[in-house]
Amino acid sequence: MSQQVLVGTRASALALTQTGHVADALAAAGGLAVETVRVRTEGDRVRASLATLGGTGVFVTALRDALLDGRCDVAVHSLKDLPTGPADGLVVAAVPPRADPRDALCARDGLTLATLPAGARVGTGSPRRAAQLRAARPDLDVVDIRGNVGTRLGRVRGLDGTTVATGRHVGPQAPHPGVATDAPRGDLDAVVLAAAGLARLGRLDAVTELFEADVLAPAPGQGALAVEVRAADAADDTPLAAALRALDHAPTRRAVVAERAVLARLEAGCAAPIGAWGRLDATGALTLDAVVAAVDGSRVVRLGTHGPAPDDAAADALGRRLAEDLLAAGAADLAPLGTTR
Ligand SMILES: NCc1[nH]cc(CCC(=O)O)c1CC(=O)O
Repeated sequence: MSQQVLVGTRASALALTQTGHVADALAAAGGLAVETVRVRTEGDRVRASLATLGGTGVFVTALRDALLDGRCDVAVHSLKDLPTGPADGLVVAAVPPRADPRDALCARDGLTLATLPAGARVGTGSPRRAAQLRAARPDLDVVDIRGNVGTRLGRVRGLDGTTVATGRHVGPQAPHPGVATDAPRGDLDAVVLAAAGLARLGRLDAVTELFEADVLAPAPGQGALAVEVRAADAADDTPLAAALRALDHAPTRRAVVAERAVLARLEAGCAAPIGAWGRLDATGALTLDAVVAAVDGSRVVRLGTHGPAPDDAAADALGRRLAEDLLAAGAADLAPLGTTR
């Protein structure tokens, strides 16, 4: 008889696709009867801006509770939403191969960061994105927005399904499932979203520019998933434990360990204006770029490092050293570090 496995997920379209991929991969490993169960999180319930929600873990706590009390056996998180601290009784048993970690501009009329007109309204709920956008283009009007990917895209004029000239709807206007219908539509010139989320939802068509880390460094862990289970289940000699080991991708894990070490050493969470991007080359060397920015964009500290990272501990040490260098360069004067746990 195959082992029964309940995979918990948030109910957003993005979470459902991400969980679907993991559930399929676990099922393909064999010996598992995989089912998904939906869990509502504080991040879905509360409409306040991400900046005011502040603390880490708004998207994560409910899934962890569901794991701990047995409503599910596996939780799939966006790694960038996962607090850096360990969770009692739980382990990240697999980090699957990463998607594109970059942020993407989704603008009307094919506009890019360089060609957006002065004063253009650009939506993001992320202090990290807002800070780097303002640093690159101080004239932009950065607008704080919330909502899932479909809702955010719908706020961009020309991407909202209305014609620019008349504002009249073209074609049937049934929004994608889960898109809030009360949000304003077409009131922005652009939004910034993770390329990985857009790719998973089949909306890369909306992307007008992909940002390299020297312009808009991604969030630590962006584009990667974390597959979390009860610690005992990862250690077991079971079909589930074997499937999780097969799903884990060591180069991705090592890169995100380094990125998250920067965040941990700076005592910051996923709502802090901090970016980090690590990648491993074929020789096992890790290149790591990081940024700390003042949210108003007035000051930015960018630093990079490169070194051997034969294992996760070495990657963690590399990330912590880069964080020390950021602190030495004045990072603590820019951002409210040590307050966003
Ligand atoms: N904070 C929400 C969130 N968490 C993960 C992603 C995208 C997917 C990923 O980074 O893996 C998003 C949406 C976004 O930032 O555009």
